Amino acid sequence: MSQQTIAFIGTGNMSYAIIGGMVKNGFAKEQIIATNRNQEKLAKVAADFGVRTTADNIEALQQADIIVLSVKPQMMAELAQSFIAAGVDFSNKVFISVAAGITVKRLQEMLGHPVKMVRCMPNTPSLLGRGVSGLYAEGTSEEENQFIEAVFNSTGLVVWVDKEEQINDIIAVTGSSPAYFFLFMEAIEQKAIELGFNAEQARALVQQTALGAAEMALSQTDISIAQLRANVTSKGGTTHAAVEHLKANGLVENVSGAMDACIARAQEMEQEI
Ligand SMILES: NC(=O)C1=CN([C@@H]2O[C@H](COP(=O)(O)OP(=O)(O)OC[C@H]3O[C@@H](n4cnc5c(N)ncnc54)[C@H](OP(=O)(O)O)[C@@H]3O)[C@@H](O)[C@H]2O)C=CC1
Ligand SMILES: O=C(O)[C@@H]1CCC=N1
Repeated sequence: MSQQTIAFIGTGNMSYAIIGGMVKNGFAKEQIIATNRNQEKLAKVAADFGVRTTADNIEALQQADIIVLSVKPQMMAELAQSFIAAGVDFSNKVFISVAAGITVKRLQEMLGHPVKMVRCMPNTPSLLGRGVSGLYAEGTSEEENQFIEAVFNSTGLVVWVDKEEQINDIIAVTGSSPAYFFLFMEAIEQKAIELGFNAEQARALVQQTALGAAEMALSQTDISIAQLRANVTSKGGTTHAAVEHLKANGLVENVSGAMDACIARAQEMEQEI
């Protein structure tokens, strides 16, 4: 299983991050094929990671044992149709879909076969080996699951879920959530600029603080995140004033509502696509 070839069909933001994580963590470049209809994106992934690239999805489909479907959800049906039209026997290959909002059943319908299918919900910090991937499998063997787990372990933390609908929860908790943190960072950066720091300073200040806070949480798992926050918050002090303002203006409820909206959108997409 370790010599398997893995093809990424539609190498955009997400596949670029996974391939980067794999290569930096010891997967052989020769084992990885990246496709895209955009030559510039292919040139970048080849230059950055040295993996095999092609604009021909069918060539990649033929050569690979494991096919990662990584186009936007709305483009998946057309892609699957092109696989069927090419007349390649892919019934024994293992497919991994990273697409949000398309069920295994629907993917199998699109491909016209009950193929072995893994749903994976990764996130972009995979590029740095700091990703989280939720995995759900149907029809795969233990050996295949172990290989797929090793692929995503090379990009960060892996969690298997027993029920497919939990993939939507993973989207809300880890797939989409880097964007929530970035939004928070953007807001602090913007305010720092308004306070008179230049753009370079504002960026440096916010990224260093976010990194420091994340590293404190990572390195002190015996201390709850709430306690880490309390440790910054002097009684009657400045942080207390800021945190109380955030709470009074519904930050906690807002985050919860945002995550519900994320899950609801994934469920809606399951009906649309
Ligand atoms: N970005 C994220 O944080 C996450 C994304 N995902 C999932 O990953 C998938 C990809 O998302 P993302 O990487 O952000 O999207 P991107 O648009 O960045 O990547 C998809 C790439 O595939 C190309 N493409 C589209 N159709 C074809 C085709 N038929 N053949 C070859 N290449 C094609 C696109 O080209 P073009 O640029 O010309 O459109 C694009 O470059 C989605 O299904 C999304 O749900 C999952 C978890 C996190
Ligand atoms: O926004 C999206 O739909 C994708 C899935 C998770 C992150 N990006």
